[in-house]
Amino acid sequence: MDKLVCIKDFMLAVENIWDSNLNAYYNCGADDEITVQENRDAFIRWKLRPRLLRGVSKRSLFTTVLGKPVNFPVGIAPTAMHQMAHPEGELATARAADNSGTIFIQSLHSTYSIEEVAHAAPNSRKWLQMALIKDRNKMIEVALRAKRVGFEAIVLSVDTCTFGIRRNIRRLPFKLPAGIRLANLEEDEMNVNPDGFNFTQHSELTLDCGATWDLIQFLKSATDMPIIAKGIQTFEDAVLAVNNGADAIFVSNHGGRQLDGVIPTIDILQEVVESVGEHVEVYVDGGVMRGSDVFKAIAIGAKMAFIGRPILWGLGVGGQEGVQKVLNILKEELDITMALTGVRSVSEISPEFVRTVTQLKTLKTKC
Ligand SMILES: Cc1cc2nc3c(=O)[nH]c(=O)nc-3n(C[C@H](O)[C@H](O)[C@H](O)COP(=O)(O)O)c2cc1C
Ligand SMILES: CCCCCCC(=O)C(=O)O
Repeated sequence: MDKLVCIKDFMLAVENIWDSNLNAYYNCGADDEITVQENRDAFIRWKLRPRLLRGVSKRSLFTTVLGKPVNFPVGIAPTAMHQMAHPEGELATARAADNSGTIFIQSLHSTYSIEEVAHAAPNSRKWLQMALIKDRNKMIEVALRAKRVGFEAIVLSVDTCTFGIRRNIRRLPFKLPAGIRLANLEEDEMNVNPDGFNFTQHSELTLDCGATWDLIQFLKSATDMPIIAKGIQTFEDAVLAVNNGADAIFVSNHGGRQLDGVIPTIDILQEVVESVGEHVEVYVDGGVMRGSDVFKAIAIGAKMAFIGRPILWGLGVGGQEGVQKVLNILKEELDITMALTGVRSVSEISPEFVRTVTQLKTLKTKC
C-alpha cells in the first residue's frame, strides 16, 4: 500500500482486486452515469483563493458535529454490504473510523449487524442509515436496537424509494457472492431467496414509494434520536425536512446512483446552506476525492464532507488498514490545503476562500 499516495491510486488498485461483479456494483451509477462524473467535475470548477503569510505554523483540523468532537471533517457515508469488499466488512470500517476519530454511518443493508459493529468499535461515533422500508415496525425496531448499543443518530435516506437504473449491474447480471447476508434484516427477501436477487424486484418488495415528509417526525418521536435527512438536492426540500423535524441536512445524490442528470452536490450546497444553515448543520457527499474538495465543501458551508466509494476502495485494497490510509490521505491533504490557503482551523474556512469559474469571469477587481 506504500505506493498508493492519493485516493485515485486506491480507485485504480482495487480494479485489479475485485471481479467484474464487485467493480460493477460498487462503482456503478444510474443510467449514463453523467452525475457520477459531474459530481467530480463540479469540484474542479470551484477554485481556491489562497491568502498568504498568515502565520499558519500551528493548525487544527478538529471540529464538532451534532455537538460532539471529530478529529477532522471527513466522515464515512453509508454504503451497503462491506463484506463483499473484505471479509471483515463493516467491522474493519468501523474500527478504522474509530482510530481516525471520525464518524461511521452504517448502512441498514450491512453485512455485519449493528450489534457486531458496536462490539467491534464500542467507543466510536456511529450513526445508522435507515432506508425507506415499507415495514414501519421493522424500521423502529432496528433503530431502537441501534440506540441501545450506542448509535447516536438516524440518517434517513429520503432519496431512495426505489433504486435508480444501474445498467452495469443489469448487464452482468449482478450476483450476490455466496454467504453474504443482510445482517440487520434476517427475514429480508435477499436472505430468504439469495439466488433470485435482483435490485428492482428487491426495491419493489421492500421499499416504500408512498413515504412522505411526516416520516421524519414519526421516526423522531418513536426513537427520540436525532434524524438527519440524506439525499436532499434542493433548498425547498431542505426547508421541508427541517420543518418536519430533521436535525441536520445531508446534501447527496447517492453518488449518482439514483437519478442521473441532477445538479452536482457541491453546486447545490450553497442554496441549502443559505436556506437552513442557520438552524441545522449541513453535510455533503458525492465525488469527494481530495483534501481540497473537503476544504471547498467546508468553505461553501458544510460542517462535514462524507465519502462513499473511496472507503470501499480502501477496504478492498487493505481492509481496516486500507480504510485508515484513505482517511489519513484526505486528512493530510486537507491540512496542507489549509496551510497553503492561510487558515489555522476548520472554523476559519469561509466562502472568501473559494470562487466558481463563472464567478471569476464576472468578478470586478479594484486596487
Ligand atoms: C456501493 C454503494 C452502496 C451504497 N449504499 C448506500 C446505502 O446503503 N444507503 C445510503 O443511504 N447510501 C448508499 N450509498 C450512497 C452513499 O452513501 C453516498 O451517498 C455516495 O457513495 C457518495 O458518493 P461517492 O461514492 O462519490 O463518495 C451507496 C453508495 C455506493 C457507491
Ligand atoms: C439489498 C441491498 C441493497 C442495498 C442498496 C444500497 C444502495 O443504496 C446502493 O446504492 O447500492
